[in-house]
Amino acid sequence: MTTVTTGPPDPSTAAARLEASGVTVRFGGLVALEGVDITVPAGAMVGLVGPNGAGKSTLFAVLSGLLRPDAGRVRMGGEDVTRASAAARARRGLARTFQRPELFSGLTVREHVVLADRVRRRGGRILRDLVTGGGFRRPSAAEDGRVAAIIESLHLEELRDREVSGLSLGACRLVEVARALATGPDVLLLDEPASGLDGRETAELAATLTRVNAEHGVSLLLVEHDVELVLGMCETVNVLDFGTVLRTGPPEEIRSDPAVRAAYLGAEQPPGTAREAAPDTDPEKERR
Ligand SMILES: Nc1ncnc2c1ncn2[C@@H]1O[C@H](COP(=O)(O)OP(=O)(O)OP(=O)(O)O)[C@@H](O)[C@H]1O
Repeated sequence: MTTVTTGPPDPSTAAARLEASGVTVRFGGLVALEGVDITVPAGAMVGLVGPNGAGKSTLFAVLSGLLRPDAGRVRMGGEDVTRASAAARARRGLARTFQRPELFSGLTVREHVVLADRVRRRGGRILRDLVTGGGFRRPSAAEDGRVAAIIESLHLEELRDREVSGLSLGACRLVEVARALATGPDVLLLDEPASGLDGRETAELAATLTRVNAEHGVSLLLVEHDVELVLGMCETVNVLDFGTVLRTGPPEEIRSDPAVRAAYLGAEQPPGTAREAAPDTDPEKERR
């Protein structure tokens, strides 16, 4: 008799949703990353922290497909995507948010989610609408249902019909998460989602992301300056320092690790301290 197993995949045996192995990136003579390994299993919440200049943004760019590593591999679900573009990775189930939300100021919250849902389900139809004058067609009942469910799961109902240009930074971050979810991702990369938020907004964001992970089964990789947020949310935390992975482990181990403390003390920012996001001096960084 055949045994049928149900339930979520066992992360110890299933291929990781996203995995970097041996990733090295050099900028001229500067080694920004050297032999970095990081794994995001199915359904997991994984954190990536490290002092300023540790290599977090560089690794984010490698994982999202904006930067080719000099050595090493990136895999999604076991498949090599090292040479795949950001768009190709998105089609395979990778979504991301931006440190400075990248939204369309004239569209409402709901319209953002509708558009993302359409891109996922009927990509070509959107182009046809544009050339035939179809414009922003009224959502179908099925679209309405899917979009309403996502808006509800992020508790954005009250803001549903507001244009995003008038929303707070915290709300815009949630709209980005909602839009990302509408594309049906396996993995969501979050680029410093708490930067610029106050304590209350950060706590709300943490609760929302935890719920999104549980309800939608999407794996999260949180790249963040706010170490306390990451230690409070993620089951596995990776600490980068000078371009290498200093430690990978559960929050309680990371919190008490002398090497991690030393790395942060060297930067005068011990773990548990919400680090100020350094001003981004290079707006082109993401487009390298
Ligand atoms: N385009 C670039 N050209 C040259 N060096 C770069 C470039 N981008 C990053 N670097 C260098 O690579 C190293 C890692 O930078 P990266 O921005 O990835 O670190 P980070 O951990 O994200 O830092 P922060 O927390 O300050 O944002 C740093 O020494 C940085 O100066």
